[in-house]
Amino acid sequence: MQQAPTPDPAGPAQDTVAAAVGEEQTYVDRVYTRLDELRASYGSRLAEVRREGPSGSPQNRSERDAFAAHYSDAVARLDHVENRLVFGRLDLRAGEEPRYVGRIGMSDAEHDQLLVDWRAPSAQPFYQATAAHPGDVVRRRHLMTRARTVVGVEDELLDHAHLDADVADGLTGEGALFAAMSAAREGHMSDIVATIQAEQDAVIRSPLDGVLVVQGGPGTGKTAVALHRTAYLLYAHRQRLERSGVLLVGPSRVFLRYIDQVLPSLGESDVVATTMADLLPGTTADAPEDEEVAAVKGRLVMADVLARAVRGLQRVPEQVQELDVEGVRLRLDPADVRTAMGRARRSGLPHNQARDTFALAMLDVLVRQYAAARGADDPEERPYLFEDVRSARDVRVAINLCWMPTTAHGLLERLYDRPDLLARHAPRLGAADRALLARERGSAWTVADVPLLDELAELLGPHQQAEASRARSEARQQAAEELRYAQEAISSQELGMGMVSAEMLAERFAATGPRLTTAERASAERSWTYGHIVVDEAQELSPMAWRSLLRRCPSRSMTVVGDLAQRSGHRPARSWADVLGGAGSEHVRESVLTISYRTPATVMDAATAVMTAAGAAPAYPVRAARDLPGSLVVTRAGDLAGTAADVVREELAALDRADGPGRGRLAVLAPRGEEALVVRALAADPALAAALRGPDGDPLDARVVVVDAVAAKGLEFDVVVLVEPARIGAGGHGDLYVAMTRPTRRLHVVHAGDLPAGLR
Ligand SMILES: Nc1ncnc2c1ncn2[C@@H]1O[C@H](COP(=O)(O)OP(=O)(O)OP(=O)(O)O)[C@@H](O)[C@H]1O
Repeated sequence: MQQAPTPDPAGPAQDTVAAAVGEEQTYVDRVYTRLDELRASYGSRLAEVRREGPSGSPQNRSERDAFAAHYSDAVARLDHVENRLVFGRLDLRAGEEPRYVGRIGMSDAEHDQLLVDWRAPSAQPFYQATAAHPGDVVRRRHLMTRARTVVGVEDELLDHAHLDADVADGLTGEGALFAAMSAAREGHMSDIVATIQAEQDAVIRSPLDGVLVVQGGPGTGKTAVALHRTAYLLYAHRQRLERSGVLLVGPSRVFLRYIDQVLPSLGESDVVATTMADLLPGTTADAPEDEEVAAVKGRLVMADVLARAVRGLQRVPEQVQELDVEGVRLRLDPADVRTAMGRARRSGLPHNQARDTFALAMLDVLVRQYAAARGADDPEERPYLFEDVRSARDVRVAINLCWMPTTAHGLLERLYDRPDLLARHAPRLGAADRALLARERGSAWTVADVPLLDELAELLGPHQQAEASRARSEARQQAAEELRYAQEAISSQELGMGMVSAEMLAERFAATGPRLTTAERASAERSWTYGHIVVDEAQELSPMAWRSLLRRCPSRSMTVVGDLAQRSGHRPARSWADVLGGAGSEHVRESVLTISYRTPATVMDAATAVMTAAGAAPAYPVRAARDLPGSLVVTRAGDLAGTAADVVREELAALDRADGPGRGRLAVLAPRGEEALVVRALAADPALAAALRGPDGDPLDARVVVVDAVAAKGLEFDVVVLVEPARIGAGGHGDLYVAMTRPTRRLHVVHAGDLPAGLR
């Protein structure tokens, strides 16, 4: 049995602890028994619905699908909360029954409450009560469980007689908190629901409306808080958010996979998680790009450039043109074009849709001329005349030249590829900035292109022809996919027996159609608007990126978390108002997180000293919750990569000794472009090569990863081997600050050149 340290100053006797553990085990058993009952009940209802099979009217089928989806979601939700289901108990004044706090709310068969959902108002004292402000709480107990067994309890007595320095200092549940901070890291982030600290809880439960900016140094729990806040908001404002959904924007796909188990473990999964690069359905934007180019693309002036470029697709001819329709000469008069254009613009529709109004107005003028020339005044003839004019080649070309339909991708490619066009539409951009934007057609898209494509998509609206051809190709892909799935189903379940062909089965799948959740529908639609948006590593977003996000959130309800000091590149941001662009003019409130739960104090202080020496002292200093002996080591190398490999070998052996063989994770953080050198040196040793690969090739599951500082953003590792920090710092102080603050236990610096000032 494990006993966590307790701040109860009396220091409980071992038999008191054993009795408490025994008492809690009885209660925890009751809760798990109830969990099993609920799971079995939903499971059998699901099996029943499935047994009924696919017959019945379409309405019956759709109701059955809805029930099946509901039951299987309920089973999945109960599965996800299995681990550490019960973690807290509050003993209250006035002889009330103790209140147990857990991942979800639960009642027994008689409707008596067994467990309070951590998000419910009645659970809040578990996170907020302090000795100075105990409210009704006389004792807070943290329950430590492994699988379904209680392995320890930790009590805090919340009355003035026991006021102690640490509790007064703001940390609650120190034993449980320190155990969580010291645990070896897996490849995925864990939730912190059992040990949320008061300053974090205040952010999590902050009201839904407005833009909440959460500034916090490295390891202060911004990501954890953002995710717990998401779960809290979905709980507290379910009706408002269920239909519109919540969008979570993270810095990279690896990061999204790193956090992807947190929300399900909090009982929530219907959230759209994306990166800025993946914001536009159907667009891949992963090409690398120079910081300078991205900075130009991110400036607000680009919105003006794009609006002008779209306007430039609407052109009035300089003189009258003659058009041939079935041998009749018609006149395209600039004055008529101007009038039709005014009408189309007044419609307020996006360019491609307003084109219909323009074309109809032009056709009206031309059909009248045509009718007069043909001497046809019978109204019944009009549809035929209209068709003659509409389908005439000259007319189609002329209307297109005046009001050219186009796609966002096509127009942006033209702007980049044609300096004359860009110069015409970007008078407020200097020649040097315009030159930075130049590139050939067909170049891969970058993340900074995404907000520009989004802006254009908004201004242009869908392009019918392009949409139709995309829909056709998607339909072809889907049909092929269904056929392949049907073939697999037949062969794996021996369903065929000559009676069912794969084609028949595929048709069946297509007819039933998938039932999409809000999150699935939202992520497929560019113009979906969300009830709330959460942005992590928000210091990286450009003003144009904020525009794209604001467009998706008409209610302006956002949680924005980040750290100004961790901003990449050479353009530091002085304030959040600087970073937020258009989002800064909304109703903004700022919270600051001040304690780092990741990085030992020695490492945190070294990172701060390096920043300060570089003239970029963090505006929001951070206090580390703990220190560890030997948490900062510096090794001078002759052969940089070879020494890095030796250090990795040593550090892995140390982790093996501390946590057991194969446990604990390590990252080698190298200057950008030098990762391959290090990987080669590591891979020369078969044991290290295996540690680099991971079980199925996913870097998140590998024990050792080699990446640059930018790719490590938001992630953490037990040990970080930092290769040549001065060169990492040359890419931007923020990147070096990020790199130095990733370890939970030790930062091992390996350098051949000079160390950065502050670390020497
Ligand atoms: N209240 C807490 N209890 C236990 N662990 C915590 C708590 N708060 C944060 N942590 C842990 O501290 C680590 C850092 O948290 P997180 O990644 O959310 O910080 P961050 O502020 O987003 O960091 P960064 O800015 O460096 O990306 C994580 O392992 C997280 O689980």
